[in-house]
Amino acid sequence: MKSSFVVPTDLDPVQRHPKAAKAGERMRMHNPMCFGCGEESPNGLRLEMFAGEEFTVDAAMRVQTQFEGGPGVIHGGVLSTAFDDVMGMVPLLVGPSAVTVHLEVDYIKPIPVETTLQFRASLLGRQRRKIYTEGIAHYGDPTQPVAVAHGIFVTINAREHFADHLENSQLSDEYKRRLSRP
Ligand SMILES: CCCCCCCC(=O)SCCNC(=O)CCNC(=O)[C@H](O)C(C)(C)COP(=O)(O)OP(=O)(O)OC[C@H]1O[C@@H](n2cnc3c(N)ncnc32)[C@H](O)[C@@H]1OP(=O)(O)O
Repeated sequence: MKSSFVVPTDLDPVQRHPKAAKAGERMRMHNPMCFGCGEESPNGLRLEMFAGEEFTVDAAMRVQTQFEGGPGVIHGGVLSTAFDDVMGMVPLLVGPSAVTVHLEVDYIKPIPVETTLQFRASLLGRQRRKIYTEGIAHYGDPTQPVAVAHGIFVTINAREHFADHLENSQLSDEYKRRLSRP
């Protein structure tokens, strides 16, 4: 497997955030309308995320027939979407929300529809606002990954970052009010 992803060597120390989900606990959705994990997203993936030991996040995804790309196998974009969202939960174990600035995926084996993919995302390190992560997907044997992803997420002040876009969201008015409170 080839990857150009480079994690800096001068990383900052990290600690689990005191309010982060404990190992084994389900993590809260960052947005109910999120295409990846939102419970209210009408056609979303509805991934359920679980905090793991140390700085890891686990999720499973049934590869539905509607996720087909090549005949009988998953669409690469659906897979990268799932990786983005699972890896995007890792920053919440150490601090505030973060958004993707870089995402790359190594597709190793075709992934048949009607299988269940298991994802594990891990923290590789933090440098200032940048959170370096890795994601691994398999469907049965964790030692035989079928895809591996790497991503950089940058921490944000969510209220400020989304302020100009909230009006376009399908979130309920109550939720929007909560997000726009100073
Ligand atoms: C809320 C939780 C959601 C989680 C799950 C879903 C994840 C998503 O899909 S998010 C949606 C897709 N992503 C986005 O829309 C983000 C769009 N980008 C932005 O808004 C801006 O680039 C933003 C706010 C992230 C950063 O901008 P800004 O605050 O000006 O910071 P900036 O100084 O440019 O970058 C911060 C650091 O990141 C680095 N950086 C920025 N972009 C990249 C990149 N593409 N690759 C590598 N490093 C980068 C910068 O070099 C800088 O590093 P350093 O500390 O070494 O100087």
